[in-house]
Amino acid sequence: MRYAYLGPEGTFTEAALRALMPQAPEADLVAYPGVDAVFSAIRRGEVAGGVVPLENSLEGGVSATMAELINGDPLLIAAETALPVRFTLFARDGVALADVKRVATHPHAYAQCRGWLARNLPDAEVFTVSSTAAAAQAVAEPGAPYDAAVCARVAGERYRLNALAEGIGDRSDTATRFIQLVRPQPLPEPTGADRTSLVAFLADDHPGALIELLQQFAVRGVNLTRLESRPTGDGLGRYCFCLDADGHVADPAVGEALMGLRRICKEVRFLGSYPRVGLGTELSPFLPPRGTTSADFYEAERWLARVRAGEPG
Ligand SMILES: O=C(O)C(=O)C[C@]1(C(=O)O)C=C[C@@H](O)C=C1
Repeated sequence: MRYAYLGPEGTFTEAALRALMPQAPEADLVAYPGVDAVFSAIRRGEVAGGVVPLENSLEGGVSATMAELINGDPLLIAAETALPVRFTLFARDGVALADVKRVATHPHAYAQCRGWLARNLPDAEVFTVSSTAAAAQAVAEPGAPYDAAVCARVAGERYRLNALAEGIGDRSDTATRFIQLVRPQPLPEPTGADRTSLVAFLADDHPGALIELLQQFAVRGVNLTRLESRPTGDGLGRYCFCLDADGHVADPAVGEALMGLRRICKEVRFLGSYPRVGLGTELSPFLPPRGTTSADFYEAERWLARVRAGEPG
């Protein structure tokens, strides 16, 4: 089984794929030049699945991934992982920090190192490329158009570059969340610690429309871990809402919340229920509100069936 990732070799996404599938043989990991290319390879059936970055703790959602999830032919999220991301400035042998005038990196990496670059290379121009490893690969080429790359240590080493400065992120604690995508297929079984992702499109614009959407989760005791509004592409002021909720769609509370959304939204795109990975920065745990455990939902369903059958409740 082959798996696609945002390449070339040495990206953070490759590290995420290895973390998600430690048993996968080397030859089965296939690098693609962009997030959209990974999505297409999965849709075309060239690979069994693939890994792309979803969001960064500093820079937020990865637009290319969000756009494909929202608008492209549907794929399912089958797993997630989160990795710390640390950046190093690499150059060819013989290039010193003072020589660096043109820096290449990925836009998300640039966003995480902007302050360091402004302080230490105020006159350098920054060029964004398809990944941090693509930047390292480009710097290593003879006659390269760039003097240095901001990338992972493994990428600099892979392309035999020289480290000029380590830990150049503006924060030392940033993390990126990655998702493993597959073609539509039966969902992973609930594990008891799952996450459900979806995109909701409002039916119309009226006061409280977003509150009504959120209430579907709140009244059923379903905890939301992410809410991101993204433009639908249909013009200014048109948004859809990307939500992550604790729980599996097979859990009654999550299932009922999704049915509620389906009733009030123009469209709900289900993106998957998959084992949840602790991101390490969760807010303090809470007790489920009264009447919102799965047992409470099943008990109420049995009670309603008795009432409907004319039996004493
Ligand atoms: O360029 C890479 O190495 C990637 O894996 C992509 C990516 C991203 O899209 O955010 C992943 C993690 C870092 O935040 C920087 C870049």
